[in-house]
Amino acid sequence: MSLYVLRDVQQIFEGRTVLDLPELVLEAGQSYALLGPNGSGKTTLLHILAMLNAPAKGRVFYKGQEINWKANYLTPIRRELVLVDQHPIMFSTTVAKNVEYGLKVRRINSAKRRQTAMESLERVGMQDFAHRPAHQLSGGETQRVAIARAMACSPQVMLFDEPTASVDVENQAVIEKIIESIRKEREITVIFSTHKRLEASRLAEHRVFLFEGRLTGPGGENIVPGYVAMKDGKKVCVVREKLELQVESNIDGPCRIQVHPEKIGIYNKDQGIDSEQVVPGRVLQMTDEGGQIRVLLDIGFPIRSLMSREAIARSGILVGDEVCVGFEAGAADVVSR
Ligand SMILES: Nc1ncnc2c1ncn2[C@@H]1O[C@H](COP(=O)(O)OP(=O)(O)OP(=O)(O)O)[C@@H](O)[C@H]1O
Repeated sequence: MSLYVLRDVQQIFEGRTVLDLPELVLEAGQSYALLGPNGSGKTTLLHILAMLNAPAKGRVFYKGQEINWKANYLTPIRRELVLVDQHPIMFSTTVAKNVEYGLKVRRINSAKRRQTAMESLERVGMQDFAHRPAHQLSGGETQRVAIARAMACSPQVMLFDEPTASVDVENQAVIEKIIESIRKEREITVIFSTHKRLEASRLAEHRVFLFEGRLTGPGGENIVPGYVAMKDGKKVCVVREKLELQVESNIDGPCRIQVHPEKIGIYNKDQGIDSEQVVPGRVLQMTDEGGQIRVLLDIGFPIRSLMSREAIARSGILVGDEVCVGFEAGAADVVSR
């Protein structure tokens, strides 16, 4: 059973869709990096995964149970999840009391609280700061104490919002080591957002790429440079002066788009074609992928189509043929600037 399953989840702020995830599945005991530029929806997604905000639309399943977003129902689940904010807020008391806070809420007795808090502080190398006022800590130290505070609650899932974004280089390395050690325990699922691809590869088994609230590939198939502009009241992306594909995007100007192979059809010149746009091309290669044929095409630049074996057989197309290449509506998504 998967830890999280999100289906058709959308978050909408002030009428704007900032997150749009047809499906996202996250497994227990794994580590995930959420990657994407500013405003791509990483924090919004973390807040849903931490059960702090309900999505505007869609369904969220946690350990196979659908979340109904009522406070009473959420309380026990929220105790399994902790989110460490990018700018954690400390109470104006000692470091140790801050770390004990979550345990106090859970009505753990004071001796046990103190012991757990000290153990957690030791794990982040902040035990010598236990009796200092939390407000005197630097940004990096605050982040470490916030991690200790989260760990003290023995969560099953730890979520971090840009854990190393606002800290100095030294603390950055320390925090990465702490996350690494949490990850190695394997019982805890770690999900963190970051801008840093290297950090993501160092710390996470899986990477989830977001752009404008949508999931995108890491550098997947058919990613080509283009230029987004308005045309006849619609947003189109012009690709190498050969293609003009309609896109849904908030950005204008240069970008990279992904053209989905299953939305590219190839036809011989006598076939009727029902596509948004058709360009001439030539078949360079065909590879059988268990019932589906991946076709490498030259349309002035290389692009790959994925078609059923039946459709290829029907068209009678062979390698080397001059063909018509059709792009269905929704064939392209902007994936980065
Ligand atoms: N409460 C809110 N009200 C209105 N808009 C919001 C709200 N929270 C987030 N947004 C918008 O939603 C979009 C996604 O924001 P989010 O903070 O999730 O992105 P992010 O990837 O975490 O960015 P960053 O890397 O800058 O933290 C942004 O355009 C942001 O302005």
